[in-house]
Amino acid sequence: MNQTKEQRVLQYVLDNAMRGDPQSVIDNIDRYCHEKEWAMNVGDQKGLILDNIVKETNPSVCLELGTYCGYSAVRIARLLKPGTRFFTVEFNPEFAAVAKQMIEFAGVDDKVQILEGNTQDIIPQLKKKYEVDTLDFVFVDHWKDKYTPDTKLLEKCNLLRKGSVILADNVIVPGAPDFLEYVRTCGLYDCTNYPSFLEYMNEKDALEKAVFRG
Ligand SMILES: Oc1cc(-c2ccc(F)cc2)cc2cccnc12
Ligand SMILES: [Mg+2]
Repeated sequence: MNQTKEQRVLQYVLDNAMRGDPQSVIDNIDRYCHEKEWAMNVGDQKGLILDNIVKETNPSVCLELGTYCGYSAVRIARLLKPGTRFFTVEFNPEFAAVAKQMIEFAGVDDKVQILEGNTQDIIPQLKKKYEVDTLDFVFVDHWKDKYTPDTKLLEKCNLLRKGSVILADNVIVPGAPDFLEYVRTCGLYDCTNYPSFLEYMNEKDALEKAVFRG
C-alpha cells in the first residue's frame, strides 16, 4: 500500500530521530520538509516565534486546533511544565494516527491529549467532558475559514479569561483576513502581528497574537 506524505514524514523521523528527544523529532521533520517534501508544519522559523510566545505565556492549560503530523504539538509540549494539560484537535483520522505516533516517539504523550473530531463539536465539550475551566494558550492552525467561528465559539463557551493568548498561524498565507479583521476590531483583544515566512519557503507569512481583554 503506498504511503501518504504524512506517513513518509513519520517514517523519516522513526528512522533518523532519537526516541524520547522532542528536539530531534522537530529537527528531523524540518530537515525532511526542507530537503524532500514540503508539508504544512508551522516550521522552524515561525516555530521559534511560537516557542517564545509559549515561554512568555507559561501556560497551565493549552489547546491546539489542527494537529496535522504533531510537529507543533511536540514543539509546544517540550516547553510545558509538568502537570500542564494540552489538548490538540484533529479532524482527519489519518493525520491523527500519524500525530499520535509522532507524539509518542517524541516522548511527550504524557502531556498531550489528541482529540479526534470537529473543533465546533469538541470546543463545547472542553468544560464538562474534559474538565477545563479556562484556556491559557490556544494555537490556531487549522482551516482558515474556521479561525473566526472557532474564536467566537471559545468566547461563547467561556473558555477565555483576561490574558488568555490566542496565536494564529498563516494569517498571510493562505491568509485569514476575516480573523484579522475580527480580532483587531471587535474590542475584545490586544493584537500583535509577528511577520515571518511560510514554512520551508521564502514567501512571507505571519503569526497573529490576540490576547483576550476579559
Ligand atoms: O501552515 C499552513 C500552510 C498551508 C499552505 C498550503 C498551500 C500553500 F501553497 C501555502 C500554504 C496550509 C495550511 C493549512 C492548515 C494549517 N496550516 C497551513
Ligand atoms: Mg499552519
